[in-house]
Parts: sequence; structure tokens; C-alpha cells
Amino acid sequence: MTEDQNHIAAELGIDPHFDVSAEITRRTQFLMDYARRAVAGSLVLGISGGVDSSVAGRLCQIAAEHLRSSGMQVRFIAMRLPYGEQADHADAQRALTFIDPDETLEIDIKPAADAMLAQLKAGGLKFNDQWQEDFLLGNIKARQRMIAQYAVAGATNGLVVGTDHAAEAVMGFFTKFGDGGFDLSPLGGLTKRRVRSMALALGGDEKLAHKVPTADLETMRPLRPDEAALGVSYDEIDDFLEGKQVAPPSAEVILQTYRRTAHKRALPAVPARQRAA
Ligand SMILES: Nc1ncnc2c1ncn2[C@@H]1O[C@H](COP(=O)(O)OP(=O)(O)OC[C@H]2O[C@@H]([n+]3cccc(C(=O)O)c3)[C@H](O)[C@@H]2O)[C@@H](O)[C@H]1O
Ligand SMILES: Nc1ncnc2c1ncn2[C@@H]1O[C@H](COP(=O)(O)OP(=O)(O)OP(=O)(O)O)[C@@H](O)[C@H]1O
Ligand SMILES: [Mg+2]
Repeated sequence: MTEDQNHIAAELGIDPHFDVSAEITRRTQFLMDYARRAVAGSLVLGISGGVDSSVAGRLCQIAAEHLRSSGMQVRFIAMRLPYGEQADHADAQRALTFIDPDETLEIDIKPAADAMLAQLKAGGLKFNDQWQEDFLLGNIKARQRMIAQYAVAGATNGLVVGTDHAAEAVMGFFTKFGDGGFDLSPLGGLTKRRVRSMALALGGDEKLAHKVPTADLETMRPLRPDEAALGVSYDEIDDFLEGKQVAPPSAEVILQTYRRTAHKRALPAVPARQRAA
């Protein structure tokens, strides 16, 4: 393990050892403890059909059931948030069957996202080209999902759950204040392969656990695999984070991306305090 790997693994909270059933218990307990302290009425999470939200959603459902059996009134609200017709909507339905949530809400984010884009253009914003416009509409979609989840949390005295984990965090591969905006994240510190092994241990099938990761934000390239955008594979990212050897060009991509995206893992910048005279 290089010094960089060591430092990043410590910053992102990656445990050197991984016991899947212990992690399921520990992370479910984390959700329960946090919800209890916050006296939360609900846990709220968007379910895409991908493995991250399937695992986080299942943990939320288990936590809500345990809390109710101890007398607390709390429910898990799964949110389907398609942008119009979702290309892999069948996978999202399978994820919901796996999670078996207390409640499901479906909100189409397309009208609101498209209206924002139209008003930006009407206000005079010019994009470099159609690719930039489509990319930025993708981030508007992610933020629209955040708005919908916070409205539901606000109405139900709830908490918004995120799906951020170490393999996305190290690459800054999320929309700032979009899917990067949440109250608590039960997958924090996990590599992608650890998330997949939790999916299997929770009773998910191979198809769900090994679904090709996609942010699916670009209208012009539906279901584009994350790995095409990242320039490295999740296996390489996981190896890097778990202290294994990674080919130098890939390690360099990971390191440079990690440095470039530091602002996404930090609180907003403010001026430093003045020095005492
Ligand atoms: N140095 C700096 N210090 C402080 N803030 C800085 C900054 N540089 C940029 N910024 C701010 O950050 C903004 C850029 O960040 P952001 O708006 O997030 O946009 P950006 O990082 O450009 O794009 C988001 C990326 O995350 C991917 N993503 C998004 C959502 C979900 C998933 C997924 O895996 O499911 C993946 C998406 O495909 C895309 O590649 C800039 O517009 C600027 O406001
Ligand atoms: N169509 C959608 N409906 C509901 N929530 C969504 C949708 N798309 C994205 N999200 C939310 O945004 C989060 C970030 O997306 P991301 O793609 O990283 O996770 P995933 O789809 O669960 O897993 P994977 O990364 O393997 O595709 C999701 O976990 C989910 O909570
Ligand atoms: Mg996805």
C-alpha cells in the first residue's frame, strides 16, 4: 500500500477487514440509532434499480421494522424518481420487490427539470454545445431528486438517506447538493465490491448485485456505464482503496481525480479566522 492509498483509505473510513454479516448489523444499527436520536418519522430514499440504493433501501426497511417493534413510529418511504420513462424501469421494480418498503412514492422529475432548463435558456444562458447542455441537465435531474426527497422528509418529519460510498467519494462521482445532499449515509466507507457482497448477503440475486453501475443522467446517452465516464474500473478503484496494487496509469487517474474533487467532500469554503494580535 502506498502512502497515498493509506491516507485516502483513512480519510474515507475504509476498514481493513470486512465481514459482510457484521457490516449489515452495524450499518442497520447506525440507521436505527440515528433515527431514534432524531425522533424521525420516516427514512426517505430514492430507488433507481441500481445496487447502491437497493442495499441502502433494504437496510432502511430492516431498520424501520426493528424500530417499530420497539415501539417507535417510523416508516421507510422508497421514492421512485424517474425522468419520464426510465430505460431500466424493470430493474427498479425488481429492486422494490427486494426492498419491500413500507411505502412507495413515484414522482416524475421530468416536468420540473425541463422547466428549469427552459427558464435558464429563456433567461439568456447559452451552452457551449448540446453535450454540455445535456450534461448540465443531468445535474439538474440529480438536484431535482434531492428537492423531491427533502419535500417528503419535510412532510413526514423524516430524514433523507444517501447512497454515497468510498468508491464514488474518492472520485467525486456525484452531483454536489444533488445525490450528494442527504442527512445520513449507511454505505459510507464501503468499496463497490463490498456493497455488492452486502446485496447478495441480504438476499438479492446476482442480477441485482452485479448490475452495471450507471448514473443514467444524460438524456443523449441513456444508461451510460459509470466506468465509461470515470476512465477506470470499479475493480481498480476498489483495489486502490483496499490497499492492493493498481497499474500506475490507473492509480494516477484515481489520485488526480481525488485531488481535483476535494471540494465535493468538504464543507463550503469560508474565510479563515483572523490571527489573534
Ligand atoms: N475548487 C472548487 N471549490 C469549490 N467548489 C467548486 C470547485 N470547483 C468546482 N466547484 C463547484 O462544483 C460544481 C461542479 O460540481 P457538480 O455540480 O457536482 O458537477 P460535476 O462534478 O461537473 O458533475 C457531476 C458528475 O458526477 C456524476 N454523477 C452525478 C450524479 C450521480 C452519479 C452517480 O454515480 O449516480 C454520478 C455525473 O455523471 C458527473 O460526471 C461547479 O459548478 C462549482 O459550482
Ligand atoms: N431514477 C431514479 N429514481 C430514484 N432515485 C434515483 C434515480 N436515479 C438515481 N437515484 C438516486 O440517486 C442515487 C445515486 O445514484 P447511483 O447511480 O450512484 O446509485 P444506484 O443507481 O443506486 O447504484 P449504481 O451506482 O450501481 O448505479 C441512487 O442511489 C438513488 O438514491
Ligand atoms: Mg445508478
